[in-house]
Amino acid sequence: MTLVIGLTGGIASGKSTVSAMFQKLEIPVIDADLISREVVEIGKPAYEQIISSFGDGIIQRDGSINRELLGSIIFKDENKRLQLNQIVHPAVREEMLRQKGAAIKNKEAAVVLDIPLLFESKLTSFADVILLVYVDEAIQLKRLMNRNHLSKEDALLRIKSQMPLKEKVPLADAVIDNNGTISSSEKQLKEQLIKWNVL
Ligand SMILES: Nc1ncnc2c1ncn2[C@@H]1O[C@H](COP(=O)(O)OP(=O)(O)OP(=O)(O)O)[C@@H](O)[C@H]1O
Repeated sequence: MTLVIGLTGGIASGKSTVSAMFQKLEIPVIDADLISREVVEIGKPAYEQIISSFGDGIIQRDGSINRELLGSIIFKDENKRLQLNQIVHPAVREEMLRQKGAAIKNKEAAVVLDIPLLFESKLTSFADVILLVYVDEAIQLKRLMNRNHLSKEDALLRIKSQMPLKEKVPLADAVIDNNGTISSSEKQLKEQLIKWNVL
């Protein structure tokens, strides 16, 4: 039986860091962010649909969709955001399920669904268990400011626009406390995977 692990966190909580640990353990990771970029590439079904809805203005010189422009359009317009989600989300879901099916067919011990906004996107039913990467807000703020070279105000705005990590803790099956060192988080991950009979 392949254990399907939903991996989530909040902005700069350390999800990518933990995702890399899974890859090091040779556990396949399905990356929702990566897939959401791939499904809008030239020639993919979502590509044409987005241009029909948003117009030629979002096409760049090389023919690809200007994701930054799209981002700023939907940031200001809730209807447009819903419209884009209606195109992109089903395509992402379909591809994630395809890759998940391939991992199960391959008899992998586990497969990771790396989904930043797992709870918000209501995709929890795709996973057997949910693993949350948690940090306290003060550390989250410090790491986000350092990583993205943001002022305290800008970093706080981004953190506050998401569901607080504290509220995600009771919704998860297991939590990695990433307030400490990377090796402490790696140790916690391995212990959890042993409990789940994956290692
Ligand atoms: N335990 C740790 N100790 C010190 N720095 C860490 C630790 N874990 C992660 N970091 C650093 O904190 C920043 C955020 O981590 P990471 O990019 O893994 O978060 P994320 O949850 O994937 O973020 P996002 O979803 O915003 O991309 C990175 O610069 C990373 O190197």
